[in-house]
Amino acid sequence: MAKVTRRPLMAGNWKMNLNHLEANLLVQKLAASLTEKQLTDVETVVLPPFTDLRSVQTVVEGDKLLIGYGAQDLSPHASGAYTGDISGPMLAKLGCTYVVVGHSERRAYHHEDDGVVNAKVKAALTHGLTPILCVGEGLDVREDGRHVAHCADQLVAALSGITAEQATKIVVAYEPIWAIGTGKTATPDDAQEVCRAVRQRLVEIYGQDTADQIRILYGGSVKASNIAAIMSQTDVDGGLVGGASLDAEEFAQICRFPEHIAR
Ligand SMILES: O=C(CO)COP(=O)(O)O
Repeated sequence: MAKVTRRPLMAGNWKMNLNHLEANLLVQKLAASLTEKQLTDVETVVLPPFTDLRSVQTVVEGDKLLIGYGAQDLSPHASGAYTGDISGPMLAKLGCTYVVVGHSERRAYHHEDDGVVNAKVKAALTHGLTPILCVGEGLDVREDGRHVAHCADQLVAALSGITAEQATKIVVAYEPIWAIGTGKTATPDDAQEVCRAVRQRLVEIYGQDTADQIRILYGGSVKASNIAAIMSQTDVDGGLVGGASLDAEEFAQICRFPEHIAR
């Protein structure tokens, strides 16, 4: 079957790296490394730490850069006595388009369970942000051959109470935990297997039309050298890039992946 056209999305998750001065430099370098056509063909997004967002907003708006940005987490609450947390309205006010929800590092280090992830997806949508909803299995689950069911269960739990119309505004990211920061990339077939299963589950919940509109990213040791093969898979619509997004030239090369796909 022909690949349904969805605009590819490359999102750089900086994690806890780069201060606001370094952030400005990287965003400017990235924008300078890509042409207007490249930035139109492939949506290019950075996800810096909270403390960088105001600076990134200023440089993106000031220089009219065709680069999107967002945050790595948000509170499920809109405001209140939640020391240290950042709300959806605060991120929306800073011009954020995206927010990562349910990253495996937050599930592991901050004990975020499926209920919290679901509440955060709802909070993002309520405040006009596009959640990048992360699912993914650990090594033990993969070795048991339960990775597809595991990711499908995480997906279903995170989407509880979400309508089809809301679902079209979500991005899903498949990030196998064993491939994150390890240099061990899933093979293109591994990525396709789970991304296809995610799409299939979206079809079951929302129907084909809605599922066809939802972008599914792969994340886990994505580099310029492996992105083209991953992106040639039918159900992979982009990448959620960690380490490699901290280097402007490497990330720009990842965003130029269409030039490396054999025609
Ligand atoms: O967790 C990731 C992106 O969210 C992937 O990180 P790496 O690309 O560094 O493996």
